Order: sequence, then structure tokens, then C-alpha cells
Amino acid sequence: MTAALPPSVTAARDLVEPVLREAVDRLDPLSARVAAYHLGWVDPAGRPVDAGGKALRVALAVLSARAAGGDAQRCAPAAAAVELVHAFSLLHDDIMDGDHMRRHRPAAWTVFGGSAAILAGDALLALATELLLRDGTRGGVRAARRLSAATRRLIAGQASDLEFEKRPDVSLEECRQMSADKTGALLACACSIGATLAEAPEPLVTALTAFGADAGLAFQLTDDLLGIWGTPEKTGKPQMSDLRAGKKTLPIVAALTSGTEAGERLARSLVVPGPRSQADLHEAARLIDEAGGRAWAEKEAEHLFDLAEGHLAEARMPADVRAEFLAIARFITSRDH
Ligand SMILES: CC(C)=CCC/C(C)=C/CC/C(C)=C/COP(=O)(O)OP(=O)(O)O
Repeated sequence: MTAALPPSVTAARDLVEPVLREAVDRLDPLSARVAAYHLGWVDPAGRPVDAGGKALRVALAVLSARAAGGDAQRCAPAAAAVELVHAFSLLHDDIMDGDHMRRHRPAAWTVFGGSAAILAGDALLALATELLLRDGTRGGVRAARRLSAATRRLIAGQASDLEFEKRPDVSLEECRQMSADKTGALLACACSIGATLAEAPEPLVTALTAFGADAGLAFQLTDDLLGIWGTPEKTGKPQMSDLRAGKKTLPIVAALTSGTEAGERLARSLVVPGPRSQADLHEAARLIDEAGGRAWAEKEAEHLFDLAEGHLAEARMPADVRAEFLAIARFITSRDH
């Protein structure tokens, strides 16, 4: 069953959006225009719209402050910083992958051009650092260090993702590491940044980080599944673009390494050079399913949800905060967008 976006996400977005808007307003006019479009606040002509992302990382960051008994308002710049790193990564990812659609709209680079989109991404990354350094406490410095380390892992994961496109022999373990870096590291940082800022006891920060790492990998597995079998009307992105680009996502690698006849046939079809027809892509999706890649990914996402839940059970925090963390983790594994 598909879970709905939990209400805590909307409340956190309302808290953090003014901080994001104030930060983006300080950018040069071109970067500010591209960023406002990419963040879903305006249309290409600059008229106000409401077309943003799900704001999951913002919600997780605010929850992590509440888990530590910290002040949600004080955590808003840190939550905004995490969202800005996420926004930077999507802006650049669409350029690298040549993807034309993001969040049901033309990707920013198709509207403003690649150079302007690259600059806007760079500007968002710089803003993220500034926002974190505004909190001059020891917790603020630790939080800035953690976000910087997570950003380095996100970049390392993206580097592996690109490299794997050209390699037919990627192992499931390599693919898992790439996904943990590309997506899990920032989710883990979001889940612990508020507690880090509040200088919470180390066991709480460790448990929240572990929760976020497992939920983050489950997030990427679900994203990989939606990339093949999702509905573009819901995801806001074209179907099959990973397969078209030769990406080694987890369900694909699980199928390729399954030792099945379908996995062998999939491997042979993926090494054929040149553009793939819609029929070829549907056949590849069928082979992934037949080789067990889809079932494996669904089961693995469920297993990671259980692990994430276990980490939360170990941590001391108010019961309502735990319930809200779990609702987001449940959304992550059963979402359709
Ligand atoms: C350095 C670089 C270019 C890195 C790219 C890394 C990258 C694209 C990781 C994918 C993460 C992911 C699944 C995003 C969708 O998040 P979401 O569904 O929460 O997005 P939303 O904000 O649109 O809801």
C-alpha cells in the first residue's frame, strides 16, 4: 500500500522555507532566479507557483532536534542547509544525466541553460555552508563538519554512479556502497544534524545516524524501483531513464548477478551499444523482474526499514518524535513519488 506524506513534513517545511527564501534572495540575480525555479517557488517567467520537492530531509532534520530536546527554530538554518545540499545535487545530477524532467516540470538546465544551472548549484552549496556557520556554537561547528563529510560522500557516490555506467561487472556490494554514499549519507546527516547541533549525547546521535543510513538506502532502493516501474504522472520524471543510460542501480545489479538465465540475457542486452527502443527497455524491465531483481529490492527495502526501526528503538527520545520518524521511514519504503 502507498503511504501518504506525514503531516510533520508540511509543518517542518513551513518552518524552514522562510530561511531558505531569505538565503536565496542574497544570491546574484541569475543564480537566485534559477534556484527559485529549481526549488519550486516560481515558474520560468518568475511568477509564484508551488512546485517544490517533498522536503523529507528538512522534516528529518527538525525531528532530530526535537529528539534531543533541542529547539526546532534554532535548527531551521541547519535543516535549510541540508535541503540546499540536496537541491544542489539534483540540479547538477540532471545536467550530468541529461534528464529533461524534474518534479513534473522541465529541469532547470533546460530552462536556463547548463552554465546557469551549474552556477546556481554551486551557489546553493556555498549558501549551505554559510547557514551552518551562522550558529557559532560548538554544536554548530560539529554540524557543519558532518554536513561537509556527507556532501563529500554524496559526491563520491555520484562519481561511482558515473563510473559504473561503463562497467558491466559491478558487484552488488559496490552498488550498495555507491547508493549508501550517494543517498544514504545525506539522509543520515539530516536525521542527526539537529541532535548534533543540540550537543545531544553520543549514543543518540549514533542511533539517529544509523537510522538515517538504513532509511536512506531503503529510499534509494525505492527510487530505483520507481525509476523502472513507477508512473511518470506520479514521480514527475520519465520512466526507464536509468536503463536507457546504462545505470547500475540496485535492482539491475541484483538481476545481473542473480546467476539466472534472465540475468544473462539482461547482461547481453545491456552491452549492445546505441540508443534503446521503448520495446527494448520494457524487455529489460521484464528480465530484471524475471531474474528476481525487483523482488530482491522490495525485500531489501523492507529489511532496511526493520533495521532502521531497530535503531530508533535503541534511542531515548519522546514517543511522538519516534512515531514521526517511523512514519517518514514508512513513507520512504512505500511511496509512489
Ligand atoms: C554531486 C551530485 C550531482 C550528486 C547527485 C546525487 C543524487 C542525484 C542522489 C539521488 C538522491 C535521490 C534519490 C533524490 C531524490 O530525492 P527526493 O525524492 O527526496 O527529491 P524531492 O526533493 O524532489 O522530493
